Parts: sequence; structure tokens; C-alpha cells
Amino acid sequence: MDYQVILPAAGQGKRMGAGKNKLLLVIGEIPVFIHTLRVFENDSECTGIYLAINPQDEEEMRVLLKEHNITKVIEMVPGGEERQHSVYNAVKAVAGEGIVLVHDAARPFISQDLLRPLVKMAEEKGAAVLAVPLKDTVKKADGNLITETLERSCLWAVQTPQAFRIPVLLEAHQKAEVERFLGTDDASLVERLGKEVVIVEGSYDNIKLTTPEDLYFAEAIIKKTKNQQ
Ligand SMILES: Nc1ccn([C@@H]2O[C@H](COP(=O)(O)OP(=O)(O)OP(=O)(O)O)[C@@H](O)[C@H]2O)c(=O)n1
Ligand SMILES: C[C@](O)(CO)[C@H](O)COP(=O)(O)O
Repeated sequence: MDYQVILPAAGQGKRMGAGKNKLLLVIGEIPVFIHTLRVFENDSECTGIYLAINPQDEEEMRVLLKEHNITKVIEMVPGGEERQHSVYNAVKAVAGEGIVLVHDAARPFISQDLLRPLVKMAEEKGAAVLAVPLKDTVKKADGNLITETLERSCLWAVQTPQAFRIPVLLEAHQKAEVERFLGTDDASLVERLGKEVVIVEGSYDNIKLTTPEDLYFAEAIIKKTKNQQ
């Protein structure tokens, strides 16, 4: 089943504290966003790529795309103040009625074997997300005073890609904009339409590079992958 992919790549990387877009950091001799793009470059079922970027990164990114032989046509759209705005700018550019994935460019270790079941589930159910069972106990707190411990068996750490029928994702973003709702993922916007969103089990390797510690894990994942080849 063919699909298109939106890659939000326009963040500031504040929590990484690298002083530059964390997606331009090099891990395993390759920039982070190139690792992510390669997965979709190499997937014959990926028929469209939309990259939401900071305009000031465009020139450097275009040079790196050429240097790393990313040959698929990539439509670059301007990012927005928040991740949701960047994704919305890209959703408005996506053509067609099929399936679109939204995947953080900051998650470079997505594997192709997870894309097939995700796209299939979205095709069947309308919306699907990758997620992994939580390993920590989660509690609510008022300041530093614990107010509630959540039942862990029904909690998931949701990842990306998140997969949707294109018209559903567009409607969800339009509604969120009108109502000035800001969510931390795209599935939450689709849930607000009253639509079902289904979980497909992801991978603990599918980490989002957010803080400096994640770079250690990234190097270990790259080393493990090389040892498996
Ligand atoms: N306005 C934004 C914010 C984030 N993103 C992208 O959304 C993904 C997930 O966001 P996150 O990991 O939070 O990245 P940053 O926003 O850059 O991180 P921070 O919050 O630490 O600044 C990243 O690929 C990031 O580039 C984006 O396209 N536009
Ligand atoms: C979309 C996401 O990756 C799902 O876990 C996450 O919500 C992004 O959060 P961020 O703070 O914008 O990185």
C-alpha cells in the first residue's frame, strides 16, 4: 500500500542544547535528518515526501540531500512556531486521498518493517500510531506532590510515524486551528474528531533525539545495527 510522509524538521532543538538544529547533528557519520530520510528514500511504497523546515536550514539541507544521494523529490514547506503548525503547513501541501504518515525527523531509527503494519492498520481503521508499553510508573503531581498513580497496564508511550487517511488528518488540523487547540501529537487532533485511533506496537529503538543523553543511545543503536549487518 503506497503512502506519503510528512517529516517535521523545523524545531529549535532547545532541549538538546546543541546551539543548532539537532537534525543537522552527525551520528554514525551521517546527519540525523538524513538517517530518517534514507528510510523513506529506500521504501518503494513511499510516493511523496514533505519536509517542514526552518528556512535558514534550507541551503544546508539541500546540500546534504545531494551529498547523501537522496534522489526522491522532496517538497519543502516552512515550519511553524509549534510542531503542530509545521505539520499543518505540510498537510495543506499533500495531494490525494490516500494514507499519509507523520514522522518526526528526530526519530532516525524507524525501521521499514514497522511501516507496513502501520500503513495497513491505517488503511483498515483510518488512523494508527506506533507505541510501546511503558516501562516506568507514571504519576500525576501538583508541583512535587503526587496526586495520582496511573494504571500502567493501559498506558503506552506513543511514537511516530502516525498514519492517517489524508482527508481525516486535514480535517483534524483545520478543527484544531479554528478552536486554537494545541496537541503534542497528530493523533490527539484526530481523536478530537471522535474518530478511532489504533495502536501498532513499535520499537524501543525508535527513540526521539530530544536531550543530549539520547545521543549516547543513538550511537549504541547505530553500533548494534552495524554489528547485525
Ligand atoms: N515548531 C516545530 C517544532 C518541532 N518540529 C519537529 O518536530 C519533531 C519533534 O519535535 P521535538 O523533538 O520537540 O523537536 P524540537 O521542537 O526541535 O525540540 P525542543 O522542544 O527541545 O526545542 C522534530 O523533528 C522537530 O524538528 C517542527 O517541525 N516544528
Ligand atoms: C509526536 C511525538 O513524537 C509522539 O511521542 C511527541 O509528542 C513529540 O513531542 P515533542 O515535544 O514535540 O518532541
